[in-house]
Amino acid sequence: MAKTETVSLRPRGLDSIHPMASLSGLLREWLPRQRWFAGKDRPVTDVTLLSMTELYPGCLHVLVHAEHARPRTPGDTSPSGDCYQLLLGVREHLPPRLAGAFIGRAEDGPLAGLAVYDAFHDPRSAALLLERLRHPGTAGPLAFERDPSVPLPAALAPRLLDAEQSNSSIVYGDAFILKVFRRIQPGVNPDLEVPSALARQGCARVPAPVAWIRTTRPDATLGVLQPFLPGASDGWTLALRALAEGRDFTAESYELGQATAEVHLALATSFPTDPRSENGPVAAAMAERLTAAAHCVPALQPYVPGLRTAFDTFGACGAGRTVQRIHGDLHLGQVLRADREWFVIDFEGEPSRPLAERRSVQSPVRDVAGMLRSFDYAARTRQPWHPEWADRCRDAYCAGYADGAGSDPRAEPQLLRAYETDRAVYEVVYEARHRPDWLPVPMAAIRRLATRGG
Ligand SMILES: Nc1ncnc2c1ncn2[C@@H]1O[C@H](COP(=O)(O)OP(=O)(O)O)[C@@H](O)[C@H]1O
Ligand SMILES: O=P(O)(O)O[C@H]1O[C@H](CO)[C@@H](O[C@H]2O[C@H](CO)[C@@H](O)[C@H](O)[C@H]2O)[C@H](O)[C@H]1O
Repeated sequence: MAKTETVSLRPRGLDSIHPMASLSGLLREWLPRQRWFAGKDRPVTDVTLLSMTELYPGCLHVLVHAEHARPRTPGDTSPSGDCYQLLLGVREHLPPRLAGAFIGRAEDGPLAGLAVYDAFHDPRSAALLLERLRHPGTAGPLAFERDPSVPLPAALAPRLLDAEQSNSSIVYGDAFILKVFRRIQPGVNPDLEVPSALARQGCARVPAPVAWIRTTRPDATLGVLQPFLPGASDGWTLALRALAEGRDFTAESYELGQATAEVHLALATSFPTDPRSENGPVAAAMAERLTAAAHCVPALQPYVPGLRTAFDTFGACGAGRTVQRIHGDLHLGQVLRADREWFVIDFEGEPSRPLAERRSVQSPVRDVAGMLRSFDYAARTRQPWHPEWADRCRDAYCAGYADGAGSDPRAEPQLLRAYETDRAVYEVVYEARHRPDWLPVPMAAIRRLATRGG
């Protein structure tokens, strides 16, 4: 039986409660270097244990809390840390194939001298996770659950995706993909909730979850297994390929607009909607995000007055359109093309936003704006810059969306400009934190949106 130690989501010092004590220092060094680590802009002051479950000897499922220095600005109420999911392997000798997964050697305590590594890279641990999902049950606070109507074959060969990701994903035999969330927040993750609801609705644009991992104290989603679309290419790769070959991408963009509209309609049927939205509070929230972003990334500051006009104009429009559940972080990397059809993945929303906000009803224009920004991103990766390539894609996408949804996002330019501006501001912060080399891409849009009004 799995040996388990659980504590509540109240962090306690690793040093006081567990032989993993000696890992606190190692993790403090290792966590901020991970692509999926959210708190890169603030030093980690402590790493404390939330729960630990031994899945098999030498393989520990761990939830930790990474503590940051206290908020730096008055009024900054952002949490002083985040919870992360880790799978830690412990071995005396690490084989060369796992060298890239090495975290460090514990210096003291019962693990002294042993090599600790990220066990999601270890095929043995990855295979074990699938076995757990095939045979639902619990291990301490962990619950492994599945849809019994979908056969899950044994012994599918695992491989960890090496994509630039906010989470970690393991592909099993090109038949299934398990996404393990790295930053964990209490509550159901929309990347399980939304695709499950859409599947019940019969929406074939979204791969339906077949199994999932939860922690039960408190309830939070830890991972989701979905069918893998073999041979699929993501929209970002396809767009860059078209650009490199000097090829038009409007037919694909039009179909992508239609697919987005189809998913929005399915979302509006699957979840409650609210027809009485007001633009004012949404515009105010956008303006607040801009202020916070300009504090974080000073390069934004000269553009704040120009950008703010987009939110003021939008806010002054008064009553808004019906709001509903949306994707929340729609861009070319979140859509896959297989058999000449578009599929939509990753309904987690913008990873840095609180879960409650990501699960709230919002304007579908937020998603449209996200995708429009993405065409601009793609065009900006090529020198010389071809703005007309992006413009054609953006127009085709909106036309396809209008065809599917019955309303054309271009008919309300002030709405589109506000949402595009809000998205570009988010991207500036995202790039500053995760990929500073990419910062000029959203900054170019910021200049355009601030000075030319869209
Ligand atoms: N069902 C799927 N079929 C094929 N590939 C997938 C599937 N789901 C995800 N992927 C691949 O995994 C990558 C990361 O998935 P995603 O859900 O976007 O993770 P993250 O939230 O970590 O960015 C995608 O860009 C895509 O290449
Ligand atoms: O990891 P996620 O897919 O959840 O999304 C985050 O990372 C994306 C980058 O990987 C980031 O997207 C930005 O860059 C894309 C090109 O790499 C571009 O297509 C998007 O339009 C642009 O927003 C996304 O913002 C972030 O949430």
